[in-house]
Amino acid sequence: MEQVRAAEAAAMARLPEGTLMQRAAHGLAAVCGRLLGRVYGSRVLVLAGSGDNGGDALYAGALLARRGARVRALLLSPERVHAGGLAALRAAGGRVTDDQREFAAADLVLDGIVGIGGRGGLRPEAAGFAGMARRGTVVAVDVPSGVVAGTGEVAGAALRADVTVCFGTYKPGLLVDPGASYAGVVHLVEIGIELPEAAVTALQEADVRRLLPVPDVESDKYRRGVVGIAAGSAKYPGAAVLSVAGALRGGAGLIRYVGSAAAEVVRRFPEVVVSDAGLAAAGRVQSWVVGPGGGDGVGEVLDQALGAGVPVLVDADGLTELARRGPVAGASLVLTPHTGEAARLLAGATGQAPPDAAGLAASRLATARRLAELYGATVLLKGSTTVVADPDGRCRVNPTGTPWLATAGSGDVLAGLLGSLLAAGLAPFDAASVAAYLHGLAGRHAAERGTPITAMDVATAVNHQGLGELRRPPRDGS
Ligand SMILES: NC(=O)C1=CN([C@@H]2O[C@H](COP(=O)(O)OP(=O)(O)OC[C@H]3O[C@@H](n4cnc5c(N)ncnc54)[C@H](OP(=O)(O)O)[C@@H]3O)[C@@H](O)[C@H]2O)[C@@H](O)CC1
Ligand SMILES: Nc1ncnc2c1ncn2[C@@H]1O[C@H](COP(=O)(O)OP(=O)(O)O)[C@@H](O)[C@H]1O
Ligand SMILES: [K+]
Repeated sequence: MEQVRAAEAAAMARLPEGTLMQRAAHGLAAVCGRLLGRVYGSRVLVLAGSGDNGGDALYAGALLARRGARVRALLLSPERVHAGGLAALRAAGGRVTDDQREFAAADLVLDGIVGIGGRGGLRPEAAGFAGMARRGTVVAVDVPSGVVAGTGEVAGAALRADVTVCFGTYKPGLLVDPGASYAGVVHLVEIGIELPEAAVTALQEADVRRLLPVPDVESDKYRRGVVGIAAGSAKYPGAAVLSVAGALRGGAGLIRYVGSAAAEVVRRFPEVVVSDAGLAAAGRVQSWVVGPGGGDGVGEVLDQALGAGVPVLVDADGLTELARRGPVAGASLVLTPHTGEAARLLAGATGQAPPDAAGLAASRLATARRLAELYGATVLLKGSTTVVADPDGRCRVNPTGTPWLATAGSGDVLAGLLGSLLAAGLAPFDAASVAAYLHGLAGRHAAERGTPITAMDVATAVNHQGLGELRRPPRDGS
């Protein structure tokens, strides 16, 4: 959020005073007008905190009052309210109220309690609104009050919004759970600030198009990438089949499978080269995927993969083994933990007791970054919002996905897909973010009818027509 403040300060220095706030308020009022349909005669409540976030809300309230809305403002700290905003509201016919029943009576509530300047959990005078019954639409100004704009963490209570209108840039807290689940539909209002590349970004379709490998006339199966999959065990042969299914859809030219589920794999996918003589005898690969359904024998396999001199993706049982070893030097590593595995990895690296997995889920960016730093690895943290952190400090939030992906084996598909992109030569950070993007889209496609999906449905959907389009360069070459 420091970057947002710096960009706002730079823009403010160029522009007449109050310009940015006026742009924000006009954009906000326009969205509210569309949500209300008929502004004239509607009841609007402005919840105004003591900072500029409250100022935005009051100016927008004034604009709605000028269009005939009955606007009331509830001031959280009346003695420190944004004076210009309140004067504008009053001049437009709005009034101050201290009647909290307005909250439930309003057609639309503007949450201008606190924006990017929020510190700690909502204070008691504000927290009460979080649990209050409502009838109308709640519109968060810039960020739902109580959500930490920079991280998506929620310390205590937060106001749940139906719509969030944010200014200048999407704040990470609107994209990363748990914050994202408070934001509702997010609208961006451009206010004319120029931001440097953000510390947290999300891949757009055009980025995925640019990154996805497409074979050309020079290609052969080896140049397209050979991925080695060491997965599955007597207890979990299916994990081998599912990782291979994911890898086949990722675009590698050849897949080598090592492990005890070779017969199952070939029965399902005759194109796979299999070996049960161990990883060292498998032949050359450009990446290894180690761990899905790996069972007890995975430790030795992991050590061999780490010494193979190619990028190694470690998942599932492989992560449990890695946590036992702690950070290892020398290999290019991608780790794909869910929060339970992340807890074990943190414990393995710090020598402390594993932290509570729920707490890690509530601070996803911080968790992924910390693991990336501790292990010197690219970390893809799975769950309701997938985040990818690189040891160089970059972070991406995955914009696709669906809760239907929370089905047994879908993580195995992701591991194979990601391994395939690594073998094709994508840098670990790109491979992980593109894999999460495709996996999330495939999950959405498979779940289009709103009925449960299987992990194999997800693998199959990676190649559906719409996703195939991502591999066709656009005509304009962009
Ligand atoms: N800068 C610009 O050009 C533009 C900025 N814009 C807008 O300004 C917003 C940022 O405004 P800001 O910096 O004034 O901070 P803001 O979010 O209102 O919060 C500070 C106030 O909240 C209070 N407070 C803090 N924590 C709290 C808590 N837990 N629970 C309750 N209260 C809490 C804190 O009180 P204090 O700690 O001082 O007692 C202080 O008074 C930004 O999000 C966007 O909407 C747009 O207009 C575009 C142009
Ligand atoms: N609530 C959720 N919303 C969206 N995606 C989810 C949710 N829960 C899990 N996922 C996704 O489902 C997949 C599950 O992977 P994983 O936990 O490894 O399961 P498994 O080991 O059974 O394959 C991951 O891609 C994860 O990001
Ligand atoms: K707010």
